[in-house]
Amino acid sequence: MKEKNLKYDEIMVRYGELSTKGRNKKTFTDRLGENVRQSLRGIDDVKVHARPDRLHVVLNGADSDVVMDRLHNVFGIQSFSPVLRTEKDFDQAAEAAIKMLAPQLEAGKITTFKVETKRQDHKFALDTFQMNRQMGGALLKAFDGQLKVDVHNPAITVLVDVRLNGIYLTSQVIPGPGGMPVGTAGKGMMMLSGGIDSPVAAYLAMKRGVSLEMVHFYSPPYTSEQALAKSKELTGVLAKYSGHIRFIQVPFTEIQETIKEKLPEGYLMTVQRRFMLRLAAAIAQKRHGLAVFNGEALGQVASQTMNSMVAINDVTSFPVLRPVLSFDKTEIIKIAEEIGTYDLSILPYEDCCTVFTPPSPKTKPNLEKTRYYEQLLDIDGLVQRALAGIEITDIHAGQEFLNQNQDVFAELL
Ligand SMILES: Nc1ncnc2c1ncn2[C@@H]1O[C@H](COP(=O)(O)OP(=O)(O)OP(=O)(O)O)[C@@H](O)[C@H]1O
Repeated sequence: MKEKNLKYDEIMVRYGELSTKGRNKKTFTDRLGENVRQSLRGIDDVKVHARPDRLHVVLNGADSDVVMDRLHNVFGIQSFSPVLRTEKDFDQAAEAAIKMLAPQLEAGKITTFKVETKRQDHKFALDTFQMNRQMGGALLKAFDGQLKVDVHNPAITVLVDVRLNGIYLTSQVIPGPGGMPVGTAGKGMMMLSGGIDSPVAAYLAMKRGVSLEMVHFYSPPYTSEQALAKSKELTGVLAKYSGHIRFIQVPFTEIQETIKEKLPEGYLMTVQRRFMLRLAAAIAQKRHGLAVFNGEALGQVASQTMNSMVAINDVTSFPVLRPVLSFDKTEIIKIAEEIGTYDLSILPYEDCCTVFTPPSPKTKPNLEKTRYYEQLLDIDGLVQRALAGIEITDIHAGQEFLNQNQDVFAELL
């Protein structure tokens, strides 16, 4: 139920798994505080205080709806509530509760409610039982004929928190996204294509606290400017959940042309993937990443069998983490829709892999043969030249790159 025109004092944020992190807790709450501050950039006057038990966003007049909209995207938040704060005085608290409930009631209709009090300040004149009764009584009196107490299944629960520094009131507990604050799990390199799966994998990695840098392989002139722009724009969508993200574009044309020219068709895919992973791992090493992430789901396509993974992983000892490994495509699509990447992912701009996909890649590539064929190439030279051609862009939440004027269908012709 929406409370129109009510000026809340602050948004109270409850921590999720964080609260179980023992001695590391402060690191986690500090990071969450920083991430919340980042997400609220541009909203004047708000102040963020990350305390051990709760995080408080003091609004100082800012619009609570705008602030809460941003909090929906900050990992590490279990739930949040818009609250009114009063001095520790029953009359003031009752007046605030009346103000809070008024916009939630409909004329001519009876709404059920209950009051639930918590007390940190045990010296306060009323205990929780007395506060529940008196506050309930004050509300019934103020909204005569519009409210009815129902302690088992109320439509509205008025939460009263008597703390040392004041009384806090709310009637809404809004679920946050859960997970861990981005940055608390270290840095990883995400192999981001323009497809459906890798943006979802990126989202899930960030949800576990990983700070990601995107590694994208592109192959001009076989892939267009728009294909590259699409991956950048996907990064802009994902940056909503983590703050700005570095986008590392790696030229892949020479490698793909060379592989296509020199190797048997059945091994094109496996060897291409080995080069991608080699490059991603080299970039991770250089940029102090701890792991490489990708969007592989077991059994989805030829290169995503366990045999293929054996043949591809062979090139690095870096952990290769696959957040969507066990998901069905329909499950991945559902998340993509929820996080806002799906519509971009299905735009038809060709990815570098699609262009060079052989008609029937091997689902069970042989590791020894893969190594043998690959040795026919100048591996180091190809890797070094690709690394030398890297370009890095810092991408902010919601930044756009696609040329809106370019006809999508022109790409298909
Ligand atoms: N051009 C690329 N740049 C960066 N990473 C890539 C690229 N192409 C593929 N990858 C990585 O390899 C994974 C498997 O790619 P593949 O094309 O086989 O599968 P997919 O299921 O279509 O994945 P996606 O939907 O993420 O494109 C991707 O999820 C991504 O992590």
